Amino acid sequence: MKTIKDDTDVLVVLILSGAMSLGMVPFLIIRYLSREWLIFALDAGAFFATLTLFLYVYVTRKTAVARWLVAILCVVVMFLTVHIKGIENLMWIYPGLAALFFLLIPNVALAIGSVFLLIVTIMVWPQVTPAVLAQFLVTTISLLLFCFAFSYRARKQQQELSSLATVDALTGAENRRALEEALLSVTGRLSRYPEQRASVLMIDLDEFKTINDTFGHGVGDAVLKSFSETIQSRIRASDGLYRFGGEEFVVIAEHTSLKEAHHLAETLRLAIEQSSVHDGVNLTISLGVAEYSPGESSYQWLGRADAALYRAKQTGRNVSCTA
Ligand SMILES: Nc1nc2c(ncn2[C@@H]2O[C@H](COP(=O)(O)OP(=O)(O)OP(=O)(O)O)[C@@H](O)[C@H]2O)c(=O)[nH]1
Repeated sequence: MKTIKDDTDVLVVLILSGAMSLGMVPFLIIRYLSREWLIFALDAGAFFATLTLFLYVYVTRKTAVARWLVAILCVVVMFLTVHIKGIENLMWIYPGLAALFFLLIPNVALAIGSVFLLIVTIMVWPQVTPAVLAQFLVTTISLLLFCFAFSYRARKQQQELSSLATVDALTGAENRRALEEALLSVTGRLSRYPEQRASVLMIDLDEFKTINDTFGHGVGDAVLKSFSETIQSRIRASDGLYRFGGEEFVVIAEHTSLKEAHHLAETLRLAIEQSSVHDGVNLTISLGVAEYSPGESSYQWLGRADAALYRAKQTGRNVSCTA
């Protein structure tokens, strides 16, 4: 499933690579007319590289590698601009440094920007007066720090928003939206690599209505929270626990066959049976387990686990059944 961040990443790379290649055109013409062949060749190389990146991202919408390549191009173009065209072109460094923070994570952008600044400072040191050098350093270092603070805050906010959108506030398990995304991603991968396996466990708390009715909703909520903590402490970090709705949960166990998933289901069932969540509450769960069958949709996969769960309930609860 596409996120707002994915869209923004694509837009940033398209704008930067597009602006860089378009911005090269007048310089290419000037270098050609003035027959400065070395600089013309360098500009032409940068033009084709940025244009290729632009077209690649436009067609594939993939940015993981392209962001790094555009960042590297930015650094190379900034360096060559100052090195070949002289220190009167120092101001090109400012947009280049800012662009790094749109392309890379804040710490990496700060590290690369700082190393680059150090190299440029050593390079221009003998050619400028101490006053100009001091101005250059104060303004570029301020720019780096402001960009770092801004992009660090934006990244934190984006992580918090993403957690709010995908985590169930009561239990800390991931929510239905995250489950749908995860199922799409797993079934997509399994259809590309049919030799890989994955299973889902559909879990339902037994007689939960009775717990609510007897002890009140506050205790019911505490039971849900404690259930989620127990399950999360028993599954692998790569397995996800998702709240499907109410007192129904799903575990996606990747690289797990039906037999292994059934073993996991029994481990979870016993862990919950033995846990003490509240005085007088003897919590048990029923589980339905299904391994992914090549070709089926995530909806069909979950449907088979749900049918197995239904059988577990019919069998008398506190049981796990396989599809
Ligand atoms: N406290 C609390 N209760 C919830 C929450 N979400 C759903 N429930 C309750 O969960 C109960 C589910 O009841 P049922 O669907 O009858 O299932 P059950 O009592 O567990 O019975 P079986 O599934 O057949 O074992 C309902 O009473 C819901 O109100 C929640 O977030 N907090």
